[in-house]
Amino acid sequence: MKGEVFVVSAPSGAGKTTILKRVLKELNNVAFSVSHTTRPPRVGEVDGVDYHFVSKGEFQKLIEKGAFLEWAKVHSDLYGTSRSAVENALAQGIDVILDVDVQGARSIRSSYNGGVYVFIAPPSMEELKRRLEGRGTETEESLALRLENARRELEAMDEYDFIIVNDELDLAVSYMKAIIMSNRCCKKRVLHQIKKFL
Ligand SMILES: Nc1nc2c(ncn2[C@@H]2O[C@H](COP(=O)(O)OP(=O)(O)O)[C@@H](O)[C@H]2O)c(=O)[nH]1
Ligand SMILES: Nc1ncnc2c1ncn2[C@@H]1O[C@H](COP(=O)(O)OP(=O)(O)O)[C@@H](O)[C@H]1O
Repeated sequence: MKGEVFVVSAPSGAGKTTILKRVLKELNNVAFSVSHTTRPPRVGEVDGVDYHFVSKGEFQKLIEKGAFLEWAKVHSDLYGTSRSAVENALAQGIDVILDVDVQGARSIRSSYNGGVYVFIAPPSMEELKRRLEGRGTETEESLALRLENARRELEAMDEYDFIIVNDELDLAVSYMKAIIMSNRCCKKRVLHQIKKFL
């Protein structure tokens, strides 16, 4: 059975990375698509694990080679999804999680036939601000830009199949796992397998 693509978006600080790290640890046969970015690494981030950290020049070369399934400017940096990494995982029957912004989700929706689209929302704007400040990764300027962009991202929520409100973390993790697990027995995905022995 071919793997499925799970496209996950959220405003910065909603808890997407925290949820996805837990899901990847707790579920089998699911991989994270490690994006390329021109953003500098944060303390604790590992090259090749959290992102492939590249220069603007290297990113531009990858665009020219057609290496990206999609890419976009988000906040003030460039981010792109590697086409080959996603295709290889899917061909091996592994589900792939794409952590992309709303522009990335739109590009994938328009070019890829399929995919499950999940939006992670914060319980409130006040809590989003608290989480971003608490994470301690942003300057005053980058915090303001992320909060401004958060409003626009929240307006795109309707475009997604599922919305998880990340209030209680354990519950949000369970919902994300349930979405992936239930898709594995989705009729459209397994019917052709059953038909083989009918
Ligand atoms: N379009 C697109 N967006 C991405 C990609 N990788 C990450 N992003 C998005 O870029 C935004 C910024 O991510 P990041 O710098 O890790 O900051 P954070 O959201 O504050 O943790 C988030 O909305 C991510 O979903 C990608 O490959 N393509
Ligand atoms: N349900 C939650 N309740 C309280 N704090 C949370 C919750 N989920 C995540 N956080 C915290 O909020 C901050 C932002 O989470 P993070 O996963 O980095 O967000 P994102 O990847 O969406 O930008 C982190 O400090 C994280 O520990």
